[in-house]
Amino acid sequence: MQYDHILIRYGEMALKGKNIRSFIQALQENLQVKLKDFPNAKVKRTQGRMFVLLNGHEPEPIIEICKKVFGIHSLSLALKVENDVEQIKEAALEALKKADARTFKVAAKRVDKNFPHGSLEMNQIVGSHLLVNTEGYTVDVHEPDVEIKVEIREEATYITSENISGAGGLPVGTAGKSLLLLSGGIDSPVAGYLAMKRGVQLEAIHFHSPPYTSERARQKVLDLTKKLVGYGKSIKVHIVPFTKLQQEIFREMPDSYAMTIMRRMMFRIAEAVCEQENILSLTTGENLGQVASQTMESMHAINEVTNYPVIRPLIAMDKAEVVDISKEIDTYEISILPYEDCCTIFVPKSPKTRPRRDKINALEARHDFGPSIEEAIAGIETIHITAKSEDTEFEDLL
Ligand SMILES: Nc1ncnc2c1ncn2[C@@H]1O[C@H](COP(=O)(O)OP(=O)(O)OP(=O)(O)O)[C@@H](O)[C@H]1O
Repeated sequence: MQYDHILIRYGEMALKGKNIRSFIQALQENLQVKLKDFPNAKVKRTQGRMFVLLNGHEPEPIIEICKKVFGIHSLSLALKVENDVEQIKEAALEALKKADARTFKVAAKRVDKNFPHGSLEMNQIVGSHLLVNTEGYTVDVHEPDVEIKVEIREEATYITSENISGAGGLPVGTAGKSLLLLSGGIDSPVAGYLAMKRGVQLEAIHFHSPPYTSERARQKVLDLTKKLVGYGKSIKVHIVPFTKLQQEIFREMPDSYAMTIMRRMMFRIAEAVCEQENILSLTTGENLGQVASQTMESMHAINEVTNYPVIRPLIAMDKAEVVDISKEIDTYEISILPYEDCCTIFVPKSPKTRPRRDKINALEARHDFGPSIEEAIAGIETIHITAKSEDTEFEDLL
């Protein structure tokens, strides 16, 4: 008897009241799309459960994919049998033999009230069958090596042993769209990942300043996006040619305010992209107090130029926590590659840590940045990153 199903549990979603149907539908669709390289694998739903039918595929690579799909709380390989006591006993024995365990516990759950034996009775029936037909195993109801779960549902009975943790969160796409301001650094990819975890579908925008920033810096951002795509759907990346506007800011504005004004320009351009793409919010990797440009005053000054909600998932995190997540999602090694970013090459000597809105508005009124903003927007290049987009071999580039 081979494991032929993966049982999917979707914890938090059960709490979502009226939205539950659309959330489940989104999870099913996201999962099916992720499994497109496994043509026989089918995602099916029954009342309260979702399954991947393996139909002959090896389970391991499919489990690895399921572990990255938001909205899944946990998953298990399952044996499916009819609601028949003999079949259930045999399948449970098979599951126990496949597990690496010495002690076990049976946890039966009767959902189908037409089934003649209750949950407690089934624990005893199956438990004694396992003890009689094996050697060296004992029952431990408190801390067993393995818990053999027997779920008796209306359509069939599912037997599982190992419980594998899922990525949690909510299915991508159920919380609308946001435009991620994606630099090549450590923080913004983590911010994007956390937004996706709350069900947000992302597009990304990157400000690029050739020739001061290289082709490699740009490719780095595309490679970071590809890592994020692993957790959701394909992502459109909008690359903004930022050189001219940036030079103009540093030429026309006092050095100490240039950084804040540059950030305001980024928000203005990002908002224009949101309007074009029908996106309702921005997401950034900003974090209170990490660097001079991220004080409360600075955020107040930058935020003035947009009415769009700005999602800042990292706002209260320590750097170490952000680094841990970036390692977990495999963006860290790409982020630390030493390619220059547009913000790091035009670093003012003494940026204002407490910029004031009135002062900035007066400064910006002195020069018409309009034409350069329009030119930057007109020059945007949009690249579609999918799971199949090519990675860069960094060894070759270094
Ligand atoms: N070149 C860029 N293109 C797009 N967004 C950017 C760019 N530079 C900065 N940002 C956005 O502004 C945020 C703050 O940038 P800053 O350089 O101050 O912080 P950071 O903590 O170093 O962030 P990161 O690690 O993401 O670069 C970034 O997290 C990102 O969302």
